[in-house]
Amino acid sequence: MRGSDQEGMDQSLRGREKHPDQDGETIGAESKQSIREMLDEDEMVSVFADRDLVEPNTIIDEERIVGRDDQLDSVVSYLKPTLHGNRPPNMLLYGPAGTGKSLIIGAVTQQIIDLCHSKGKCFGVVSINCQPINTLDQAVYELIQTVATDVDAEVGVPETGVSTKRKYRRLYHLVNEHYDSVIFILDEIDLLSGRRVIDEPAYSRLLYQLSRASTTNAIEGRVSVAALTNDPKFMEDIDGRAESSFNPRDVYFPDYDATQLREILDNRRDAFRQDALEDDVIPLVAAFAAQSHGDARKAIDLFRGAGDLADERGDDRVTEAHVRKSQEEIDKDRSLKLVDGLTTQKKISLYATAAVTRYSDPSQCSVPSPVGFSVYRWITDELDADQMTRETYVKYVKELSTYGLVSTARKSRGRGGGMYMEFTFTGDPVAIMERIVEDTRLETVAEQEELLQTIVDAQLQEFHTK
Ligand SMILES: Nc1ncnc2c1ncn2[C@@H]1O[C@H](COP(=O)(O)OP(=O)(O)OP(=O)(O)O)[C@@H](O)[C@H]1O
Repeated sequence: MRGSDQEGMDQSLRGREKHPDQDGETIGAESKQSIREMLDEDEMVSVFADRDLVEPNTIIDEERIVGRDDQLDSVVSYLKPTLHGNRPPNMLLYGPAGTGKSLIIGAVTQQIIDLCHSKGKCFGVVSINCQPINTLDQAVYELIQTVATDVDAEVGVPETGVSTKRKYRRLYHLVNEHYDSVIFILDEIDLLSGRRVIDEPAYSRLLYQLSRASTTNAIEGRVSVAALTNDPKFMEDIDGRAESSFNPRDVYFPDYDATQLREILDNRRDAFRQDALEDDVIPLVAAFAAQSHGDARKAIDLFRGAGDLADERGDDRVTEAHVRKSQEEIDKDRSLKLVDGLTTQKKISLYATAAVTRYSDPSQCSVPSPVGFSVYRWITDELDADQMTRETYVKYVKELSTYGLVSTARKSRGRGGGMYMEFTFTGDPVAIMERIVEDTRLETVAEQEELLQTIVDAQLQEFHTK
Protein backbone atom coordinates (compact mmCIF):
# COMPACT_ATOMS: atom_id res chain seq x y z
CA MET A 1 0.00 0.00 0.00
CA ARG A 2 3.07 2.22 0.38
CA GLY A 3 2.74 5.37 -1.70
CA SER A 4 -0.90 4.58 -2.50
CA ASP A 5 -2.02 8.16 -1.92
CA GLN A 6 -0.35 11.41 -2.82
CA GLU A 7 1.12 12.12 0.60
CA GLY A 8 2.44 8.60 0.87
CA MET A 9 3.95 8.88 -2.55
CA ASP A 10 5.65 12.16 -1.67
CA GLN A 11 7.09 10.55 1.42
CA SER A 12 8.44 7.60 -0.56
CA LEU A 13 9.96 9.95 -3.05
CA ARG A 14 11.62 11.99 -0.28
CA GLY A 15 13.40 8.80 0.80
CA ARG A 16 14.80 8.38 -2.68
CA GLU A 17 16.31 11.83 -3.12
CA LYS A 18 19.99 12.29 -3.85
CA HIS A 19 22.20 11.82 -0.81
CA PRO A 20 25.86 11.13 -0.12
CA ASP A 21 26.99 7.61 0.72
CA GLN A 22 29.52 6.88 3.48
CA ASP A 23 32.50 7.94 1.34
CA GLY A 24 30.86 11.21 0.48
CA GLU A 25 30.20 10.12 -3.07
CA THR A 26 26.85 11.22 -4.43
CA ILE A 27 24.50 8.52 -5.58
CA GLY A 28 22.13 9.57 -8.34
CA ALA A 29 18.38 9.35 -7.87
CA GLU A 30 18.21 6.76 -10.62
CA SER A 31 20.72 4.40 -8.91
CA LYS A 32 19.32 1.37 -7.08
CA GLN A 33 18.92 1.66 -3.30
CA SER A 34 20.94 -0.66 -1.08
CA ILE A 35 19.14 -2.84 1.46
CA ARG A 36 20.60 -0.71 4.23
CA GLU A 37 19.20 2.43 2.68
CA MET A 38 15.79 0.87 2.32
CA LEU A 39 15.84 -0.23 5.96
CA ASP A 40 17.00 3.21 7.09
CA GLU A 41 14.26 4.78 5.08
CA ASP A 42 11.63 2.66 6.81
CA GLU A 43 12.98 3.67 10.18
CA MET A 44 12.79 7.29 9.17
CA VAL A 45 9.11 7.19 8.24
CA SER A 46 7.73 5.17 11.15
CA VAL A 47 5.22 6.90 13.39
CA PHE A 48 6.28 4.60 16.24
CA ALA A 49 8.95 5.36 18.80
CA ASP A 50 8.41 2.12 20.79
CA ARG A 51 5.91 -0.15 19.05
CA ASP A 52 6.27 -2.85 21.75
CA LEU A 53 4.28 -0.67 24.09
CA VAL A 54 1.18 -1.27 22.01
CA GLU A 55 1.77 -5.00 21.55
CA PRO A 56 -0.90 -6.93 23.45
CA ASN A 57 1.49 -9.25 25.30
CA THR A 58 3.97 -6.64 26.51
CA ILE A 59 4.19 -6.57 30.28
CA ILE A 60 3.67 -2.95 31.17
CA ASP A 61 5.00 -1.00 34.14
CA GLU A 62 2.75 -0.54 37.12
CA GLU A 63 2.36 3.19 36.51
CA ARG A 64 0.68 2.51 33.19
CA ILE A 65 -2.17 0.54 34.80
CA VAL A 66 -5.38 2.54 34.86
CA GLY A 67 -8.74 2.16 36.60
CA ARG A 68 -8.13 -1.11 38.39
CA ASP A 69 -7.36 0.19 41.89
CA ASP A 70 -10.00 -1.90 43.66
CA GLN A 71 -8.93 -5.08 41.91
CA LEU A 72 -5.27 -4.34 42.60
CA ASP A 73 -6.03 -3.71 46.28
CA SER A 74 -7.98 -6.95 46.57
CA VAL A 75 -5.36 -9.10 44.84
CA VAL A 76 -2.56 -7.48 46.85
CA SER A 77 -4.36 -8.03 50.13
CA TYR A 78 -5.19 -11.66 49.27
CA LEU A 79 -1.63 -12.49 48.25
CA LYS A 80 0.14 -10.54 50.97
CA PRO A 81 0.13 -13.45 53.47
CA THR A 82 2.62 -15.21 51.17
CA LEU A 83 5.24 -12.67 52.22
CA HIS A 84 4.72 -13.52 55.87
CA GLY A 85 4.90 -17.26 55.42
CA ASN A 86 1.12 -17.79 55.45
CA ARG A 87 -1.13 -19.41 52.89
CA PRO A 88 -3.08 -16.96 50.74
CA PRO A 89 -6.69 -17.75 49.80
CA ASN A 90 -7.66 -19.06 46.38
CA MET A 91 -9.10 -16.51 43.99
CA LEU A 92 -11.58 -16.30 41.15
CA LEU A 93 -10.88 -13.37 38.83
CA TYR A 94 -13.83 -12.93 36.52
CA GLY A 95 -15.04 -10.38 34.00
CA PRO A 96 -15.26 -9.82 30.25
CA ALA A 97 -12.30 -10.21 27.88
CA GLY A 98 -9.56 -7.58 27.97
CA THR A 99 -10.46 -6.12 31.35
CA GLY A 100 -7.07 -6.62 32.97
CA LYS A 101 -7.38 -9.96 34.81
CA SER A 102 -4.05 -11.36 33.56
CA LEU A 103 -2.46 -7.93 33.83
CA ILE A 104 -3.34 -7.46 37.50
CA ILE A 105 -2.50 -10.96 38.70
CA GLY A 106 0.72 -10.83 36.66
CA ALA A 107 1.75 -7.44 38.07
CA VAL A 108 1.13 -8.45 41.70
CA THR A 109 2.76 -11.87 41.47
CA GLN A 110 5.81 -10.36 39.77
CA GLN A 111 6.31 -8.03 42.75
CA ILE A 112 5.91 -10.96 45.15
CA ILE A 113 8.52 -12.96 43.22
CA ASP A 114 10.94 -10.03 43.62
CA LEU A 115 10.18 -9.44 47.29
CA CYS A 116 10.48 -13.15 48.14
CA HIS A 117 13.70 -13.33 46.18
CA SER A 118 15.18 -10.48 48.24
CA LYS A 119 14.39 -12.51 51.38
CA GLY A 120 16.02 -15.60 49.94
CA LYS A 121 12.67 -17.34 49.33
CA CYS A 122 11.39 -18.71 46.10
CA PHE A 123 7.80 -17.91 45.10
CA GLY A 124 6.67 -19.93 42.09
CA VAL A 125 4.11 -18.52 39.66
CA VAL A 126 2.81 -21.32 37.47
CA SER A 127 0.53 -19.88 34.86
CA ILE A 128 -1.21 -21.73 32.03
CA ASN A 129 -3.92 -20.85 29.54
CA CYS A 130 -6.53 -23.62 29.47
CA GLN A 131 -8.06 -22.64 26.14
CA PRO A 132 -6.04 -25.00 23.90
CA ILE A 133 -6.05 -27.83 26.47
CA ASN A 134 -8.61 -30.59 26.13
CA THR A 135 -8.18 -32.90 29.08
CA LEU A 136 -7.20 -32.93 32.73
CA ASP A 137 -4.18 -35.07 31.88
CA GLN A 138 -2.95 -32.49 29.34
CA ALA A 139 -3.49 -29.69 31.83
CA VAL A 140 -1.35 -31.41 34.47
CA TYR A 141 1.35 -32.07 31.88
CA GLU A 142 1.24 -28.40 30.84
CA LEU A 143 1.70 -27.38 34.48
CA ILE A 144 4.73 -29.68 34.77
CA GLN A 145 6.22 -28.21 31.60
CA THR A 146 5.67 -24.68 32.87
CA VAL A 147 7.40 -25.39 36.19
CA ALA A 148 10.22 -27.30 34.48
CA THR A 149 10.89 -24.38 32.14
CA ASP A 150 10.76 -21.88 35.00
CA VAL A 151 13.24 -23.76 37.20
CA ASP A 152 15.29 -25.18 34.34
CA ALA A 153 14.62 -28.81 35.26
CA GLU A 154 13.73 -31.92 33.27
CA VAL A 155 10.02 -32.45 32.60
CA GLY A 156 10.69 -35.95 33.88
CA VAL A 157 7.52 -37.70 32.60
CA PRO A 158 6.41 -38.55 29.08
CA GLU A 159 3.41 -36.69 27.71
CA THR A 160 1.46 -39.87 27.07
CA GLY A 161 1.58 -43.42 28.33
CA VAL A 162 1.67 -42.65 32.07
CA SER A 163 -1.22 -42.04 34.42
CA THR A 164 -2.44 -38.59 35.41
CA LYS A 165 -1.70 -39.60 39.01
CA ARG A 166 1.95 -40.02 38.14
CA LYS A 167 1.95 -36.64 36.47
CA TYR A 168 0.51 -35.02 39.57
CA ARG A 169 3.29 -36.67 41.59
CA ARG A 170 5.92 -35.26 39.24
CA LEU A 171 4.32 -31.81 39.44
CA TYR A 172 4.28 -31.85 43.24
CA HIS A 173 7.85 -33.14 43.35
CA LEU A 174 9.09 -30.30 41.14
CA VAL A 175 7.17 -27.71 43.16
CA ASN A 176 8.48 -29.10 46.46
CA GLU A 177 12.06 -29.13 45.20
CA HIS A 178 12.11 -25.63 43.79
CA TYR A 179 9.54 -23.37 45.44
CA ASP A 180 8.84 -22.29 49.01
CA SER A 181 5.35 -21.27 48.02
CA VAL A 182 3.44 -21.36 44.76
CA ILE A 183 0.44 -19.90 42.98
CA PHE A 184 -1.22 -21.72 40.08
CA ILE A 185 -2.83 -19.30 37.66
CA LEU A 186 -5.38 -21.00 35.40
CA ASP A 187 -6.45 -18.61 32.66
CA GLU A 188 -9.69 -19.30 30.75
CA ILE A 189 -10.43 -22.08 33.22
CA ASP A 190 -14.00 -22.60 31.96
CA LEU A 191 -12.66 -23.87 28.62
CA LEU A 192 -11.02 -26.87 30.27
CA SER A 193 -14.15 -28.97 30.14
CA GLY A 194 -12.73 -32.39 29.28
CA ARG A 195 -13.92 -34.80 26.63
CA ARG A 196 -16.60 -36.98 28.12
CA VAL A 197 -20.04 -35.79 29.13
CA ILE A 198 -20.45 -38.29 31.90
CA ASP A 199 -17.35 -37.11 33.75
CA GLU A 200 -17.11 -34.27 36.21
CA PRO A 201 -15.68 -31.36 34.16
CA ALA A 202 -11.88 -31.35 33.97
CA TYR A 203 -11.67 -27.84 35.49
CA SER A 204 -13.60 -29.00 38.52
CA ARG A 205 -11.22 -31.93 39.09
CA LEU A 206 -8.12 -29.79 38.54
CA LEU A 207 -9.31 -27.13 40.97
CA TYR A 208 -10.08 -29.81 43.53
CA GLN A 209 -6.67 -31.46 43.29
CA LEU A 210 -4.60 -28.29 43.26
CA SER A 211 -6.45 -26.52 46.02
CA ARG A 212 -6.19 -29.59 48.22
CA ALA A 213 -2.54 -30.21 47.53
CA SER A 214 -1.29 -28.33 50.57
CA THR A 215 -3.88 -29.69 53.00
CA THR A 216 -2.93 -33.25 52.03
CA ASN A 217 0.77 -32.31 52.21
CA ALA A 218 1.28 -33.37 48.62
CA ILE A 219 2.81 -29.91 48.33
CA GLU A 220 4.81 -28.95 51.40
CA GLY A 221 4.87 -25.18 50.91
CA ARG A 222 1.93 -22.82 50.67
CA VAL A 223 -0.28 -23.22 47.63
CA SER A 224 -2.97 -21.03 46.20
CA VAL A 225 -4.94 -21.21 43.01
CA ALA A 226 -6.18 -18.28 40.94
CA ALA A 227 -8.75 -19.13 38.28
CA LEU A 228 -9.47 -16.56 35.55
CA THR A 229 -12.64 -16.64 33.51
CA ASN A 230 -15.02 -14.55 31.41
CA ASP A 231 -17.96 -16.58 32.67
CA PRO A 232 -19.63 -14.93 35.66
CA LYS A 233 -21.53 -18.12 36.45
CA PHE A 234 -18.50 -20.35 36.34
CA MET A 235 -18.83 -21.55 39.95
CA GLU A 236 -22.33 -22.91 39.26
CA ASP A 237 -20.90 -25.85 37.31
CA ILE A 238 -18.31 -26.85 39.85
CA ASP A 239 -18.72 -30.06 41.75
CA GLY A 240 -19.56 -29.56 45.46
CA ARG A 241 -16.30 -31.14 46.63
CA ALA A 242 -14.23 -28.89 44.38
CA GLU A 243 -16.28 -25.86 45.37
CA SER A 244 -15.59 -26.36 49.04
CA SER A 245 -11.87 -27.02 48.65
CA PHE A 246 -11.36 -24.24 46.08
CA ASN A 247 -13.65 -21.79 47.93
CA PRO A 248 -12.26 -18.68 46.25
CA ARG A 249 -12.33 -14.98 47.01
CA ASP A 250 -13.97 -13.27 44.05
CA VAL A 251 -12.45 -10.34 42.23
CA TYR A 252 -14.70 -8.80 39.59
CA PHE A 253 -13.32 -6.97 36.55
CA PRO A 254 -15.98 -4.83 34.84
CA ASP A 255 -15.79 -3.40 31.32
CA TYR A 256 -13.86 -0.20 30.81
CA ASP A 257 -15.76 2.89 29.78
CA ALA A 258 -14.51 5.25 27.08
CA THR A 259 -12.85 7.56 29.63
CA GLN A 260 -10.84 4.72 31.15
CA LEU A 261 -9.87 3.41 27.73
CA ARG A 262 -8.71 6.91 26.81
CA GLU A 263 -6.52 7.01 29.88
CA ILE A 264 -5.09 3.54 29.14
CA LEU A 265 -4.16 4.72 25.65
CA ASP A 266 -2.89 8.07 26.86
CA ASN A 267 -0.51 6.21 29.16
CA ARG A 268 0.95 4.52 26.12
CA ARG A 269 1.12 7.48 23.79
CA ASP A 270 4.93 7.32 24.03
CA ALA A 271 4.66 4.23 21.82
CA PHE A 272 4.45 6.88 19.10
CA ARG A 273 6.88 9.59 18.13
CA GLN A 274 6.17 12.98 19.61
CA ASP A 275 3.63 14.82 17.45
CA ALA A 276 2.87 11.68 15.45
CA LEU A 277 -0.65 11.42 16.89
CA GLU A 278 -3.34 13.84 15.84
CA ASP A 279 -5.49 15.00 18.75
CA ASP A 280 -8.62 13.10 17.81
CA VAL A 281 -6.90 9.70 17.47
CA ILE A 282 -7.00 8.56 21.10
CA PRO A 283 -10.61 9.65 21.77
CA LEU A 284 -11.74 7.91 18.59
CA VAL A 285 -9.90 4.65 19.34
CA ALA A 286 -11.36 4.70 22.86
CA ALA A 287 -14.86 5.33 21.52
CA PHE A 288 -14.63 2.39 19.08
CA ALA A 289 -13.31 0.06 21.76
CA ALA A 290 -15.94 1.18 24.27
CA GLN A 291 -18.59 0.19 21.73
CA SER A 292 -17.13 -3.30 21.52
CA HIS A 293 -17.57 -4.21 25.19
CA GLY A 294 -14.87 -1.95 26.71
CA ASP A 295 -12.07 -4.38 25.93
CA ALA A 296 -8.63 -2.79 26.50
CA ARG A 297 -6.97 -5.38 24.24
CA LYS A 298 -9.15 -4.26 21.35
CA ALA A 299 -8.36 -0.62 22.08
CA ILE A 300 -4.63 -1.30 22.06
CA ASP A 301 -4.90 -3.40 18.89
CA LEU A 302 -6.75 -0.61 17.11
CA PHE A 303 -4.25 1.99 18.32
CA ARG A 304 -1.39 -0.11 16.95
CA GLY A 305 -3.33 -0.90 13.77
CA ALA A 306 -3.86 2.79 13.02
CA GLY A 307 -0.11 3.39 13.46
CA ASP A 308 0.74 0.45 11.21
CA LEU A 309 -1.57 1.79 8.55
CA ALA A 310 0.07 5.22 8.70
CA ASP A 311 3.45 3.50 8.31
CA GLU A 312 2.26 1.36 5.42
CA ARG A 313 1.08 4.46 3.64
CA GLY A 314 4.26 6.31 4.47
CA ASP A 315 2.33 9.01 6.37
CA ASP A 316 4.04 11.12 9.05
CA ARG A 317 1.12 11.30 11.44
CA VAL A 318 -1.67 9.04 12.59
CA THR A 319 -5.05 10.57 11.81
CA GLU A 320 -8.72 9.87 12.38
CA ALA A 321 -8.85 8.41 8.88
CA HIS A 322 -6.25 5.77 9.80
CA VAL A 323 -8.29 4.80 12.85
CA ARG A 324 -11.51 4.48 10.89
CA LYS A 325 -9.92 2.48 8.10
CA SER A 326 -8.16 0.25 10.56
CA GLN A 327 -11.36 -0.40 12.50
CA GLU A 328 -13.11 -1.26 9.25
CA GLU A 329 -10.42 -3.78 8.37
CA ILE A 330 -10.42 -5.26 11.85
CA ASP A 331 -14.19 -5.76 11.70
CA LYS A 332 -14.05 -7.33 8.27
CA ASP A 333 -11.00 -9.49 8.63
CA ARG A 334 -10.76 -10.59 12.19
CA SER A 335 -13.49 -13.15 12.27
CA LEU A 336 -12.81 -14.43 8.79
CA LYS A 337 -9.09 -14.87 9.37
CA LEU A 338 -9.76 -16.70 12.59
CA VAL A 339 -12.06 -19.09 10.81
CA ASP A 340 -9.26 -20.20 8.49
CA GLY A 341 -7.14 -21.42 11.38
CA LEU A 342 -9.82 -23.58 13.01
CA THR A 343 -9.78 -27.37 13.03
CA THR A 344 -12.38 -29.12 10.86
CA GLN A 345 -14.48 -30.05 13.90
CA LYS A 346 -14.52 -26.45 15.08
CA LYS A 347 -15.43 -25.29 11.60
CA ILE A 348 -18.35 -27.71 11.50
CA SER A 349 -19.51 -26.54 14.93
CA LEU A 350 -19.30 -22.92 13.84
CA TYR A 351 -20.98 -23.62 10.52
CA ALA A 352 -23.90 -25.37 12.23
CA THR A 353 -24.34 -22.51 14.68
CA ALA A 354 -24.12 -19.88 11.93
CA ALA A 355 -26.67 -21.83 9.88
CA VAL A 356 -29.19 -21.61 12.72
CA THR A 357 -28.79 -17.83 12.82
CA ARG A 358 -28.96 -17.54 9.06
CA TYR A 359 -32.11 -19.59 8.63
CA SER A 360 -34.03 -18.51 11.70
CA ASP A 361 -36.38 -15.61 12.15
CA PRO A 362 -34.27 -12.40 12.16
CA SER A 363 -35.97 -11.25 15.38
CA GLN A 364 -34.67 -14.37 17.15
CA CYS A 365 -31.10 -14.47 16.07
CA SER A 366 -29.59 -16.24 19.07
CA VAL A 367 -28.89 -19.93 18.85
CA PRO A 368 -29.85 -22.26 21.71
CA SER A 369 -27.02 -24.79 22.08
CA PRO A 370 -29.34 -27.86 21.81
CA VAL A 371 -30.50 -26.59 18.40
CA GLY A 372 -26.97 -25.80 17.23
CA PHE A 373 -25.88 -29.24 18.36
CA SER A 374 -28.69 -31.02 16.49
CA VAL A 375 -27.74 -29.21 13.30
CA TYR A 376 -24.08 -30.05 13.96
CA ARG A 377 -25.06 -33.73 14.28
CA TRP A 378 -27.00 -33.63 11.04
CA ILE A 379 -24.01 -32.11 9.24
CA THR A 380 -21.55 -34.65 10.63
CA ASP A 381 -23.91 -37.45 9.50
CA GLU A 382 -24.09 -35.93 6.03
CA LEU A 383 -20.33 -35.70 5.85
CA ASP A 384 -19.73 -39.03 7.55
CA ALA A 385 -17.39 -37.15 9.89
CA ASP A 386 -16.56 -37.83 13.55
CA GLN A 387 -19.21 -36.67 15.95
CA MET A 388 -18.25 -34.91 19.19
CA THR A 389 -20.39 -34.80 22.32
CA ARG A 390 -22.72 -31.92 23.00
CA GLU A 391 -20.28 -30.65 25.68
CA THR A 392 -17.44 -30.57 23.17
CA TYR A 393 -19.63 -28.77 20.64
CA VAL A 394 -20.52 -26.19 23.30
CA LYS A 395 -16.89 -25.89 24.34
CA TYR A 396 -15.84 -25.23 20.74
CA VAL A 397 -18.44 -22.54 20.20
CA LYS A 398 -17.70 -20.98 23.61
CA GLU A 399 -14.05 -20.87 22.62
CA LEU A 400 -15.00 -18.80 19.59
CA SER A 401 -16.54 -16.28 21.93
CA THR A 402 -13.08 -15.55 23.33
CA TYR A 403 -12.15 -14.40 19.82
CA GLY A 404 -15.25 -12.23 19.64
CA LEU A 405 -16.94 -14.28 16.90
CA VAL A 406 -19.96 -15.04 19.02
CA SER A 407 -21.17 -13.96 22.41
CA THR A 408 -22.50 -16.51 24.85
CA ALA A 409 -25.07 -16.46 27.61
CA ARG A 410 -26.25 -19.16 29.94
CA LYS A 411 -30.01 -19.64 29.90
CA SER A 412 -32.48 -21.56 31.98
CA ARG A 413 -35.44 -23.49 30.59
CA GLY A 414 -37.39 -22.82 33.73
CA ARG A 415 -38.13 -25.04 36.68
CA GLY A 416 -36.69 -28.51 36.16
CA GLY A 417 -35.85 -27.76 32.54
CA GLY A 418 -32.09 -27.46 33.00
CA MET A 419 -29.59 -24.99 31.63
CA TYR A 420 -28.34 -24.41 28.13
CA MET A 421 -26.03 -21.97 26.37
CA GLU A 422 -27.24 -19.39 23.94
CA PHE A 423 -24.93 -18.15 21.17
CA THR A 424 -25.26 -14.85 19.33
CA PHE A 425 -23.12 -13.88 16.35
CA THR A 426 -21.29 -10.62 16.67
CA GLY A 427 -20.38 -10.54 12.98
CA ASP A 428 -22.07 -11.65 9.79
CA PRO A 429 -22.90 -15.40 9.97
CA VAL A 430 -23.32 -15.64 6.20
CA ALA A 431 -19.78 -14.37 5.54
CA ILE A 432 -18.49 -16.88 8.08
CA MET A 433 -20.35 -19.76 6.41
CA GLU A 434 -19.01 -18.75 3.01
CA ARG A 435 -15.47 -18.59 4.31
CA ILE A 436 -15.73 -22.05 5.89
CA VAL A 437 -17.08 -23.55 2.68
CA GLU A 438 -14.11 -22.20 0.76
CA ASP A 439 -11.78 -24.79 2.20
CA THR A 440 -13.60 -27.75 3.64
CA ARG A 441 -15.76 -30.64 2.71
CA LEU A 442 -18.77 -28.64 3.86
CA GLU A 443 -19.40 -27.66 0.28
CA THR A 444 -21.74 -30.63 -0.11
CA VAL A 445 -23.82 -29.40 2.81
CA ALA A 446 -23.83 -25.82 1.52
CA GLU A 447 -25.32 -27.12 -1.73
CA GLN A 448 -28.32 -28.46 0.18
CA GLU A 449 -29.50 -25.04 1.30
CA GLU A 450 -33.20 -25.89 1.34
CA LEU A 451 -32.71 -29.04 3.33
CA LEU A 452 -30.52 -27.21 5.83
CA GLN A 453 -33.23 -24.57 6.19
CA THR A 454 -35.80 -27.32 6.89
CA ILE A 455 -33.56 -28.96 9.49
CA VAL A 456 -33.01 -25.64 11.27
CA ASP A 457 -36.76 -24.86 11.26
CA ALA A 458 -37.63 -28.29 12.60
CA GLN A 459 -35.02 -28.18 15.34
CA LEU A 460 -36.01 -24.68 16.45
CA GLN A 461 -39.64 -25.66 16.54
CA GLU A 462 -38.89 -28.77 18.57
CA PHE A 463 -36.80 -26.77 20.99
CA HIS A 464 -39.43 -24.10 21.54
CA THR A 465 -42.34 -26.50 21.97
CA LYS A 466 -40.56 -28.78 24.46
N1 LIG B 1 -6.21 -1.25 33.45
C1 LIG B 1 -5.36 -1.37 32.42
N2 LIG B 1 -4.38 -0.47 32.24
C2 LIG B 1 -3.53 -0.60 31.21
N3 LIG B 1 -3.57 -1.60 30.31
C3 LIG B 1 -4.53 -2.52 30.44
C4 LIG B 1 -5.47 -2.46 31.50
N4 LIG B 1 -6.30 -3.51 31.41
C5 LIG B 1 -5.91 -4.22 30.35
N5 LIG B 1 -4.84 -3.63 29.76
C6 LIG B 1 -4.14 -4.16 28.58
O1 LIG B 1 -5.11 -4.81 27.75
C7 LIG B 1 -4.64 -6.08 27.28
C8 LIG B 1 -5.55 -7.17 27.77
O2 LIG B 1 -5.50 -7.26 29.20
P1 LIG B 1 -5.55 -8.66 29.97
O3 LIG B 1 -4.84 -9.72 29.18
O4 LIG B 1 -5.11 -8.45 31.36
O5 LIG B 1 -7.11 -8.93 29.92
P2 LIG B 1 -7.91 -10.20 30.49
O6 LIG B 1 -9.01 -9.65 31.32
O7 LIG B 1 -6.98 -11.16 31.14
O8 LIG B 1 -8.50 -10.75 29.14
P3 LIG B 1 -8.95 -12.26 28.72
O9 LIG B 1 -10.15 -12.58 29.54
O10 LIG B 1 -9.30 -12.11 27.28
O11 LIG B 1 -7.78 -13.15 28.96
C9 LIG B 1 -3.21 -6.20 27.79
O12 LIG B 1 -2.35 -5.75 26.79
C10 LIG B 1 -3.15 -5.25 28.98
O13 LIG B 1 -1.85 -4.73 29.16
